[in-house]
Amino acid sequence: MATDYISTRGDAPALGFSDAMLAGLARDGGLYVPRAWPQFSDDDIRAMRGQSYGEIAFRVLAPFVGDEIDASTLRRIIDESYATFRHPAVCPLVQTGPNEFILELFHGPTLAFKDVAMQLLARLMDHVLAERGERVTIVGATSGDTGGAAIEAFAGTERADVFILFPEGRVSPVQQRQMTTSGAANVHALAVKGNFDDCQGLLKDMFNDHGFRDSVALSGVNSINWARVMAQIVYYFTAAVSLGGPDRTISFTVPTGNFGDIFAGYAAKEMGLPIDRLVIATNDNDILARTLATGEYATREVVATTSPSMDIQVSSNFERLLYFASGRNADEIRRYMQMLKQSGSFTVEPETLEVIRKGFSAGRSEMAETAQTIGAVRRESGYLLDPHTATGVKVARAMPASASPMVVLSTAHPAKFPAAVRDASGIEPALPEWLGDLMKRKESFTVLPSDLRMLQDHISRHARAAR
Ligand SMILES: Cc1ncc(COP(=O)(O)O)c(C=O)c1O
Ligand SMILES: N[C@@H](CCOP(=O)(O)O)C(=O)O
Repeated sequence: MATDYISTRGDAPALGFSDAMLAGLARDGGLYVPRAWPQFSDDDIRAMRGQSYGEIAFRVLAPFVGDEIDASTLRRIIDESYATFRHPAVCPLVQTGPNEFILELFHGPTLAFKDVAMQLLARLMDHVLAERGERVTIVGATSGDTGGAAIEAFAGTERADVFILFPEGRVSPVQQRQMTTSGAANVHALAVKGNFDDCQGLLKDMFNDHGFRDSVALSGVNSINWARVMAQIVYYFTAAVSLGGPDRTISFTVPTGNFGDIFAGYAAKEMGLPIDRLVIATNDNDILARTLATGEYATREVVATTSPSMDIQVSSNFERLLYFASGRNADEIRRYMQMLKQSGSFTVEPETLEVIRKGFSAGRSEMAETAQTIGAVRRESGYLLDPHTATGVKVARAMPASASPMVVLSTAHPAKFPAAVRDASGIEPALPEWLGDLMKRKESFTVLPSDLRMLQDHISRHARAAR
């Protein structure tokens, strides 16, 4: 029996999988979550041993999709999505210490973990839109990687126009080029004068303006979209199974910003995967580490770091965790989100905080520590980390010793951040050959102020779905 999807704020209609995917954000401002978690027994998980990434993905994803997409179509979409990856295992594990493993999520077309979900999401959306004969306007906010992955996945599609808001001057040169050089007529890269939180705030304001939302058939591909998080659950299963799960527990450390990737780990655990700890690794923008320590979710100014994709203060998917940790208390969530909007902070209820602390640990890696970690790991094992993954390794190594293997999610290829990696290790990683001419391609983007009306006007004028 397939699940349906309900809003964390309790005031939007429950939707089936396809509608929740096309909606992105719920109409009450909340995030869609499954009403029930599909369950996998130890035997179900053991049966995944020796299976390909695509086979495991099908088993994990099918119960979320239900009968809205038939099994053979879903299987074909999964296979086509992961055929774009340059590693036969799709998301391979590499051992870097006696009990430490790196889960490489960067073998997709844009060299970041976002490809894992975005390649699938674009194909699922296209399938549903084609069946319905509809077209959408996708607006996304990015601190660097979501934008490139979305543009790569949706470029040239007939059924979607894509507008990506990125913070001007705050993404790496490689990330910027991945967004500004597609040349596709349905892609619009918008450099916003502000930081990522401004971009994400503008995006949410567009969704909450129902007149605008309906007039352009607005849809989203950030991790506010449940289908993004859903696709990311799969690699927790593949990694755990490769390391002996379910017959031993595994811990994961996740370089975290918007909390989508680590929330996928929480979902995997709720589905029956024996996960020991989920460790949140932050950079200098450490709102989540502070929240776990103090119970105060209090935003500060965003600091620009060498791991720019994690330069985030308003961590969208934390709302999903708060919802479950509060015992699915939508009133409590609405209260938190109202306080956040009014004053930039809220206090997590003690019972809710206790539930979060039972499953999660957190730590921060400052820029200098991240650089030291890149250098140290290179010297120890020859392995070259990107700065986001290095925050994860630094935080993982500070955790109390445990018998469970520690898997650090490697969220980006070091060549996306060559300057930071060179400064830390003396080695400047080169882009893979298929992206070799990226820095020579012609750029095209529009610079806009951080102003809702001006953005809406720009999007309405350029979106083919606009009425
Ligand atoms: C390279 C990289 N690492 C880590 C993160 C943080 O992931 P999440 O936002 O899912 O917490 C991001 C952005 O989302 C990213 O692009
Ligand atoms: N780090 C992200 C920020 C947006 O995250 P998302 O997972 O919600 O799309 C980025 O690279 O854009």
